[in-house]
Amino acid sequence: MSARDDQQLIERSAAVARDVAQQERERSDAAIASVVLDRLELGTTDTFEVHDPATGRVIATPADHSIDDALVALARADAAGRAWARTTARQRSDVLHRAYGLIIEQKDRLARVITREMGKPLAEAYGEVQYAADYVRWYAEEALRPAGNYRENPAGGSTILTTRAPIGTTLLITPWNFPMAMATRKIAPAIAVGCGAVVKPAALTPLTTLVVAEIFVEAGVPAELVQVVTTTDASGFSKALMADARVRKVSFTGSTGVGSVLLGQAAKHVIKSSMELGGNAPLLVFDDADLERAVEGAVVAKLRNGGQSCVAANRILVQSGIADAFVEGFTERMRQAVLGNGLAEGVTLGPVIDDRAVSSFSRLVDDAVAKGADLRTGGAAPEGDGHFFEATVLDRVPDDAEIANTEIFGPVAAIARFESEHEAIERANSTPFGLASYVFSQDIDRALNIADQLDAGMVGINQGIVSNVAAPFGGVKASGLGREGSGEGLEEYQEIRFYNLGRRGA
Ligand SMILES: NC(=O)c1ccc[n+]([C@@H]2O[C@H](COP(=O)([O-])OP(=O)(O)OC[C@H]3O[C@@H](n4cnc5c(N)ncnc54)[C@H](O)[C@@H]3O)[C@@H](O)[C@H]2O)c1
Ligand SMILES: O=CCCC(=O)O
Repeated sequence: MSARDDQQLIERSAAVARDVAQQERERSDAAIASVVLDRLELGTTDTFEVHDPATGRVIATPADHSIDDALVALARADAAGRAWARTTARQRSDVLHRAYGLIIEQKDRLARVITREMGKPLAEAYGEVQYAADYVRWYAEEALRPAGNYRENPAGGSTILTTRAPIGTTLLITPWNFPMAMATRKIAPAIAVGCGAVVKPAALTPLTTLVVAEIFVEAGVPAELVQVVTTTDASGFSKALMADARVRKVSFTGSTGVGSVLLGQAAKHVIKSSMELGGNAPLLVFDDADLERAVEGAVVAKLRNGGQSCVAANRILVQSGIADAFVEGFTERMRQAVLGNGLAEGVTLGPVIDDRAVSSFSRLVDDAVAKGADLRTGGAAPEGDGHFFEATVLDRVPDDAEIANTEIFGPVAAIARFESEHEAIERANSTPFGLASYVFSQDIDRALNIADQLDAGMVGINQGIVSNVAAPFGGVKASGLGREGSGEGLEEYQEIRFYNLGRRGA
């Protein structure tokens, strides 16, 4: 081929790429335009801005509901919930099955709304849609499982029957990082057992929840059962609703600081509380780990969702015998991350949520390097629109670096080295948090023995993902209370009741 042919080829592929990007922008604009921005329809005129983190531009202005609006929403959900509690398990299950089908039908729309408001690459947004839909399908199935139990009084004379009743009206507060999965992980079990819900999404990412609520109604959920309140007054909202005795359950996912405030508010009316809070996950790589598996697992545990995940590997602790090889392989893989707008083809690392996050990564990296850490790759925030930070690897991070004691919540990996199992466990547990941990070793006895000693609700063994609909997601210590997903996640929305049947002659 001549140089001229080469040039034509380059120009043609650039034109194709521009066309694809243009089509993608149009498709995602249409998805955003399809969102109903005020599902309460109370005539609220105040609005707030939602931004695309990849461009910084405003993409929608949903209703900024007042406390009075939220109280109307609560009254509606409470009344609708009482009627819904009398439906049969089969009816509730069927509705959830229909919702699952509709979510899958509308996955293109949902994925684009997620990418535009939260930033994750489109392929990951599709992954979240499926993950979120799986909770809906799981609870459609779980709704039908026997809820009761039977036992004999050991002293004779009576039989005890237990049942599980819907707990009543629920308050569901979600974060911005998984705007769809965190919503369905709460809404689906509430619907499955027969509860009404007031849902408050994060003001950074309210749009996905509005679409999810629309789909539930389309599937046959009564319009007033799930009320989505979009508001910038998160603290006024929780203060008012948590003080209302109609709320019988709060399920919160977010930071430990806000979770503690809500627990304090829950005390007044003794509201049952599920708290899915912050993490500081250690990822332990032992000398006998399969190197390739450990590197791949660590990359997933670090870069899934751009590191903006409560279960992200926060401290990567590597035994000295494998450390150099691990750091080499891991750094190489982190360098392969393609940073850019999540809508663009080939991008594997999207923007982070806002400028505050970018500043916090820069500060953490500078502090670690000043204290002696070795910056292996990344470390910078590219100039331009949007909020981006490079995939970054810091090796030999000292224990007194701020990054070693902070939930990073971004694409920055902090590696430190250890010598013995005892040291690894001590360091892994030296945090107030206890959400996820990861262990890499080919000796399964060793991996399990170490996992037993970790202060964590979830341990990934030889893999970098712990989340699964069948798993009871949740943490210990400052990482929270209660579990989501799985059968345990359903019970969080139920109250146990028993009937003690007196039996003559028994
Ligand atoms: N354990 C989990 O399952 C899990 C999952 C995702 C995120 N998280 C944690 O969430 C944090 C990041 O999310 P975030 O920044 O959205 O957290 P956040 O606590 O700031 O916000 C979470 C939600 O709480 C609301 N909120 C904020 N202040 C409030 C107040 N005073 N009263 C009531 N509600 C209030 C927000 O509007 C949002 O809806 C991280 O710490 C992360 O680890 C935990
Ligand atoms: O950010 C925390 C939740 C992510 C997950 O469910 O895997």
